[in-house]
Amino acid sequence: MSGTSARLTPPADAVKPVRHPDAPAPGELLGSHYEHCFGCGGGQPHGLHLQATAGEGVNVTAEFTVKPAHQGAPGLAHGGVLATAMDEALGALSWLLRVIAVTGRLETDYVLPVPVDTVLFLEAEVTAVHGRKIYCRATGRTGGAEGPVAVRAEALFIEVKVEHFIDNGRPEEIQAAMSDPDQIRRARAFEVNP
Ligand SMILES: CCCCCCCCCC(=O)SCCNC(=O)CCNC(=O)[C@H](O)C(C)(C)COP(=O)(O)OP(=O)(O)OC[C@H]1O[C@@H](n2cnc3c(N)ncnc32)[C@H](O)[C@@H]1OP(=O)(O)O
Repeated sequence: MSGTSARLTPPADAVKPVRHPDAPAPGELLGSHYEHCFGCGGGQPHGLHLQATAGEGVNVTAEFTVKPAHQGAPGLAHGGVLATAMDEALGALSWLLRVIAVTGRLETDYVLPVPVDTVLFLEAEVTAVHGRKIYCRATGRTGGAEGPVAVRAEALFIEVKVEHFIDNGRPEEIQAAMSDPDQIRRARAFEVNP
């Protein structure tokens, strides 16, 4: 049983997404956008450590292994953690559009329970773009990339400027990030898109 809210339905004049000419090549590992990101950073011991790979279109694949720290019910993944995995995979689509975007809306269908130690095979794609609004969807499958769908999500990401983070983030982390040349390089990479 699933349904999509009207706010996740692209308007009639939305356009097809365009893979940026400087997007990472298909098969390229995208890497973490921020060391302390709960979704993809290596600096979060209980984080998801999601590693996404660029697809051939405006899509990515990723794998997420459910760890004991990710439980909700005994031996099963917490639904919020699974939503985080979907959010992170969807967020990684920004690399292919080369824009900075944040989640505005995320709807998740939980189709099957996901036990600890499961490897969730994630696939996310942009379906349409309308101005700053990026419409996208993702699936998480068990048992392999062609396995049964355990989680499904649709989302609307909104393009923002880097000031979104500078103006709203806690000063300690912002200052640390701004003094990290790698972090600046990653942020600049997204500023080329007019
Ligand atoms: C390589 C990088 C990888 C990054 C991976 C990150 C993965 C994780 C991603 C996240 O989890 S990001 C963190 C969670 N999200 C947030 O914290 C965002 C908090 N919300 C905001 O900061 C603002 O609400 C937001 C920037 C999303 C929008 O505010 P704005 O003032 O910039 O835009 P505005 O409100 O004018 O809305 C612009 C358009 O988007 C629409 N919109 C905004 N929020 C919406 C919403 N929630 N649902 C539906 N539509 C929405 C809005 O209706 C409007 O449509 P129209 O242009 O057609 O008028």
